[in-house]
Amino acid sequence: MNMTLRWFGHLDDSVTLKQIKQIPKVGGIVGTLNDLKAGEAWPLSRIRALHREVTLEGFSLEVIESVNIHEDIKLGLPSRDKYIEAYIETIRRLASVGVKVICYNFMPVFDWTRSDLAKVLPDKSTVLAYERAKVEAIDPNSLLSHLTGGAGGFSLPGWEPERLQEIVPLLEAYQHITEEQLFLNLTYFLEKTVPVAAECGVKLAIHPDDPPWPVFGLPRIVKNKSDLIRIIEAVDHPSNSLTLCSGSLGASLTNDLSDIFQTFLERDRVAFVHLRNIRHEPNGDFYETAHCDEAGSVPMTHLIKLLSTYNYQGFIRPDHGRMIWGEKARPGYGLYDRALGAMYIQGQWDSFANQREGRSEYETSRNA
Ligand SMILES: O=C(O)[C@@H](O)[C@@H](O)[C@H](O)[C@H](O)CO
Ligand SMILES: [Fe+2]
Repeated sequence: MNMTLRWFGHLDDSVTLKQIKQIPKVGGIVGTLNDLKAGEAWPLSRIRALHREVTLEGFSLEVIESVNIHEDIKLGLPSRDKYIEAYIETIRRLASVGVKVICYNFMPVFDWTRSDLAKVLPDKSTVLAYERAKVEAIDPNSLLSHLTGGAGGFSLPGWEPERLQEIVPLLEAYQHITEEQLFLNLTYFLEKTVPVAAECGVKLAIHPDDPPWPVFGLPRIVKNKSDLIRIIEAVDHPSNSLTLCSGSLGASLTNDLSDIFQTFLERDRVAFVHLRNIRHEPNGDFYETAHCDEAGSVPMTHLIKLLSTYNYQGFIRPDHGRMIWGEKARPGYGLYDRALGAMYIQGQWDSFANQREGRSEYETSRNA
């Protein structure tokens, strides 16, 4: 298992690489070029500069999240081919600096959706939350300003302000796209990109929809185990891989996370893992919590044990954390709680590894 942390770049993140360096065991940065528009090939000079910056601090840059997919690809428009060509160019350029995993999503129009970016928990930490009734009452046309208003001045992934004008015609364009059509459009994209990724040693790792059900009437096709099976079988190659995100998949009460993790670890189609805990309300709403078991509804220890059992060799990162200790940061992406999350996950991993390798007595005696 390779522990990583997501970093949005020195212009767009309150957290510095030097701070991340002080978290034990984080060896890699999950990088991005957040300012680039979906559809354009990432300039090699920018990729190299990011690589230089990250490796100078002693990290690897082997995971990129996200290379966003142009809406024309998701809509299956004739113009998709030129955007797919640009995507392929980006894959090749990222591979040239040693990138191994590209995480992306196939959600129409919006990335993750929440009704509240700073729900206050009893201990006064704040978290992202989802109330179905609130989301259903929001006019999608005003959603972006609603969210950026509460985002402390940072842009949110997938919610760049310049996309605001595009939202109305886009929502209209999706009226005619069924889940089946969207799946065919994903397959078309994978048929073109997976062979190139395979050739350059990259795994494409699709991220589940967040939340994993239709929002604003838009189709969703990465919601559950059967969707994931269908996707990996659409182009049956290890480079067509998955990001398993416990917080996204776990938001649906009908998803059995244990079964999902086991199924895809067994098939060796997990390239990247996001571990985040959430707590369900009795009505199915949810809010994010600290990473430990007791804080939420996700069986974190059990999932880490599964990763250990399968001797998971891929990348992992703590996903969204709470905002604690007065930190001001991009919602979900503060330093402190993600650092605690990384240590919780790593501690469990080490302990399972000791058990697996029969080292527990030796370790105990060393500490005595
Ligand atoms: O919840 C998050 O912040 C991330 O897990 C997603 O935004 C993820 O980066 C994208 O959906 C992947 O493209
Ligand atoms: Fe995630």
